[in-house]
Amino acid sequence: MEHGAATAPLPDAFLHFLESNGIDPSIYTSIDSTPRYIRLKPGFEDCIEDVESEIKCKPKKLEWLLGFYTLPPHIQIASTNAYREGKIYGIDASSGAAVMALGISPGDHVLDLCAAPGAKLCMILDLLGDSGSVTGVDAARHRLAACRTMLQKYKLGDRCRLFVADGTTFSVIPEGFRSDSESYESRSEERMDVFKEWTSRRPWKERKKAKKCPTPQVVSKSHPPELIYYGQHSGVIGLTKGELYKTVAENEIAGYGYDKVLVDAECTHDGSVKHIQKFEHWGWVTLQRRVLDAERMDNLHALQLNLLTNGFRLLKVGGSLVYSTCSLTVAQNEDVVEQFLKENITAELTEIDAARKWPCKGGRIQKTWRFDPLTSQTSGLFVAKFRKVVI
Ligand SMILES: C[S@@+](CC[C@H](N)C(=O)[O-])C[C@H]1O[C@@H](n2cnc3c(N)ncnc32)[C@H](O)[C@@H]1O
Repeated sequence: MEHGAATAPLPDAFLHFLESNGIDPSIYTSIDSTPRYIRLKPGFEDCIEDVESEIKCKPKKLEWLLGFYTLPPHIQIASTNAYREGKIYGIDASSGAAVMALGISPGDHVLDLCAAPGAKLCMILDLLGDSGSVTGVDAARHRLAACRTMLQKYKLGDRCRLFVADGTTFSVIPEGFRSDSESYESRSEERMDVFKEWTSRRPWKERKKAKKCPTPQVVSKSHPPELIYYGQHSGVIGLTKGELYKTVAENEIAGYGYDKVLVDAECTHDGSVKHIQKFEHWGWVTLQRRVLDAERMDNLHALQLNLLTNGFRLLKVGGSLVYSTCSLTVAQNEDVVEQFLKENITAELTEIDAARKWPCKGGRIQKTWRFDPLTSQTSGLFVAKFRKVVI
C-alpha cells in the first residue's frame, strides 16, 4: 500500500495496528498538507515581520489559538534569528491546545509530570509570567537536561524547578507549604546545608558521589527525585533538602497540592505523523519493537493510568488536571480515562471551555477531544480535563 507521506509503504504490522485501533491510515498521507506551527514568545510579537523576511513567506495567524501562526510544512525555522534568539518556538497547535485546556491563572502552582523536552512547559511559564511556579518532572535524564537548556534559551527558568523522577511516585508538593510544628530552631542545625543560587557546577561532594555510582539515564519508581535545575524565584533557594523533599500527609495535599497538573503521558506517538515517519530511517522493525509489541502496550496502559493517578493525587481540591497523549488509540485515551474515573471518586471529567473554538472532534467519551491531521490540520492529540471535587 503506497502512502503519499511515506517514501516507503507502511508495513503490514502497522496497518494492522491502525485498523485494530480504528485509526484511519489516510492521516499518514496528509503530512504534506499539515502546516508547521510557530508560537511567538509574549513580548516579541513584532518579530513576525523579521521572520517573514527571513523565510520569504508570510506566517498566517491562527485564529483559534493566541500567539500561534502557521507556515507551509516545508519551511524550516531553525536557522532564523528569531528562533536562535529565543523569540519563537516550534510547537504544534494541538500541544498549545492541551496547555490552554489547563486554564492557567496568575499565581498558579503547576506540575508538568512528563515535561521533557519542554515545549508545553515553556508555554505554561509564558502564560504564568511573573507569578506562581512550575515544577517539571521527567524520568529521562537526558530529555530533562534538554528541557533545562530550553528554559535557559528562552529565559524562562526563574519560577521553575526540574526533577528527574518517576512521575508515578513523585511526591514533592509546591513551595510555600510549611508545617507549623516545625520551628525555625529545629531546622537551624541544617541551615548550613541550604540550597543556594543554582549553578551548573555541581559541588565537589556530589561530583565525587556521581563518579562512584553513575546515575541511570532513565530512573525507576524507587529512585529518589533529583533536582537538576531551580530558578531564583522557584522557592527552592534557602530551603534544606529535608524541607524540599518533606513528606506530606495525603489529607494535607488537598489544601497544599498543585493548582494545575498536566499529564502529557508517554504513549505510542502514533498520532504524530512526523514521529512515525522517523521509523523509515530507524527501520520498521524498530517500530514493531518500540511501539507495537503487546507487552509494551500493556505496560504503557498501566504507566498512563499510574501517571494520571499520581498527578491527580498531587492536585489540591478544586484544582484541574489535563491528561493528553499523542496517540489516537482508544486504549491509551478513553480506556485510561474510564478506568481512572472508576477508581477515583473525587475526579470529575469537566468541559474544556477553550475547546468550543478548536477545530477538533469529540472523543468516545463526552467532554474529551481529539485532534488529528485530517480534522484539525494538526498533529494527533487526545485531551481530557478533570477537576478534583470534595465528596
Ligand atoms: C509525550 S512526552 C512529553 C512531551 C512534553 N510534555 C513536551 O511538551 O515537550 C512523554 C515524556 O514522558 C516521559 N516519561 C516516561 N515515563 C515516565 C515516568 N514514569 N515518569 C515521568 N516521565 C516519564 C518520557 O521521558 C517523555 O519525555
